[in-house]
Amino acid sequence: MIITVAGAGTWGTALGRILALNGHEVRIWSRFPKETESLSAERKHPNLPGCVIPDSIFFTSDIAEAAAGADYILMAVPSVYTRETAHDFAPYIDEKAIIISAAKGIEKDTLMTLTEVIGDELSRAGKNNTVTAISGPTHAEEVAKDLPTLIVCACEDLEAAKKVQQLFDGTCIRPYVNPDIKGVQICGALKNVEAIAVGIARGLGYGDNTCAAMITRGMEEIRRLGLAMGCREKTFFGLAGIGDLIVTATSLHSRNNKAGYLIGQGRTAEEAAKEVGMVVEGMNALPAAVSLCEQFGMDMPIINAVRSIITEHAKPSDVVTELMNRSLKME
Ligand SMILES: NC(=O)C1=CN([C@@H]2O[C@H](COP(=O)(O)OP(=O)(O)OC[C@H]3O[C@@H](n4cnc5c(N)ncnc54)[C@H](O)[C@@H]3O)[C@@H](O)[C@H]2O)C=CC1
Ligand SMILES: O=C(CO)COP(=O)(O)O
Repeated sequence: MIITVAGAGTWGTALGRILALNGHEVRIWSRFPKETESLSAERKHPNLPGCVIPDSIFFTSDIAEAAAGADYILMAVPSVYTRETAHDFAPYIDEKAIIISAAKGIEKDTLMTLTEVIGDELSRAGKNNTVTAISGPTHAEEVAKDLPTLIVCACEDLEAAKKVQQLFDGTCIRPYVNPDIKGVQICGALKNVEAIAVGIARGLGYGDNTCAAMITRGMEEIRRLGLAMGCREKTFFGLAGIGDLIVTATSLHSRNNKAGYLIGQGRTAEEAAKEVGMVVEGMNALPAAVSLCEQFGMDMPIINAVRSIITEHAKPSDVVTELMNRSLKME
C-alpha cells in the first residue's frame, strides 16, 4: 500500500517507520522543507533518540507529490494544524484513499473531533473519503523502539477500520477495531487535560495516592461527558480510554504530564510549554473541554481545576484544597 503521512513530528515519524518496515511504500510530508530535508539527509529524528529512519521512506514538503496515488493518508500534525493541513491536502487526495487521523484534540471553535474537521474540509472540496482514527496508549519514543503497543482503529464503517487494522498487522503495534469513533477521540483529547492535572499534582509533591485518585476520577468525568455525547461506555474502559489516560498521566515521555509537573513546580503554562518544546495537546484541548462541560451541563471538577490554574492563574495548591473540600458525594 502507498501510505502518506502528513506530519513529521515524533508520531508521524514513528508510525511511518513501522509501516515502511511492514512493507508499505511510505512518504512523509511536512509543511517545512527544512524539516524534510534534514530528516531525509540524517535519517534520524531529533526527538526520537536511537531511531533509524528506513532509507525507503521518501520525505517531501510538496503536497501534490506526497498525496499522488496514495491509498491511505495518515494525518499526524498537531490538532491545531489539522484543518489547514486537511484543507491543503483535499484537492490532491485520491477518491479511493482512506484517511487515518492520528492526532489527539478537539477543535476549539467548532467542538468538532479531528475526523469531523477532516471530513468537513474534504466535503468542502467535494470529496467523501472515509475518515478513520487511531488512538491508544502509544508514546512515539517506544513505538520507535518496536516495544509492544496496542491501538484501536476506529470507524463506524467497520470494513474501513479493518483495512487500517491490517496495515499494522505484523508490526510492534497490535491493532484492535472500535466502531465508536467519537468516543475514541473524546478520550484522546480529554485525557491530555487530565494528564496535565496529574502532572500538576506530582509537581506539587503529592504522592501515588493522589495520582491514582486523579486518574480514576478523571476517567469518570470523561466517561460521564462521553455518555452524554452518545459514545459507547466500553470505549472509556478500553485502550483509547483508561489505557491512554494511564500512560499519559504516568509516563516520563508524556509532554502533557511534564508540562503539568512544571506548572506544579511554579512555572506558568507558557513557560512549561516552552520548556517541553513539543506540542502539549492538553493545553490546546482545554478550551474545548471546558465548552463541552458547559454545553452538556457536566460537572468536571478536575478539568475545571486545570482551567483555573492555566487560564485564571490560580495557585495550584489552593485549587487542590478546593477539590478536596467539595461537598461529599457517592462514588
Ligand atoms: N508523540 C506521541 O507519542 C504521540 C502523539 N500523538 C499525537 O500526534 C499529534 C502530533 O504529535 P507529535 O508528532 O508528537 O508532535 P511534535 O511536537 O513532535 O511535532 C510537531 C510537528 O508539527 C508540525 N507543524 C508545525 N506547524 C505546522 C503547520 N502549520 N502545519 C502542519 N504541520 C505543522 C511540524 O512539522 C512538526 O514536525 C498530536 O496531536 C499528538 O497528540 C498521538 C499519539 C502519540
Ligand atoms: O498520546 C500520547 C500517548 O498515547 C502522547 O502523550 P503526550 O502528548 O502527553 O506525550
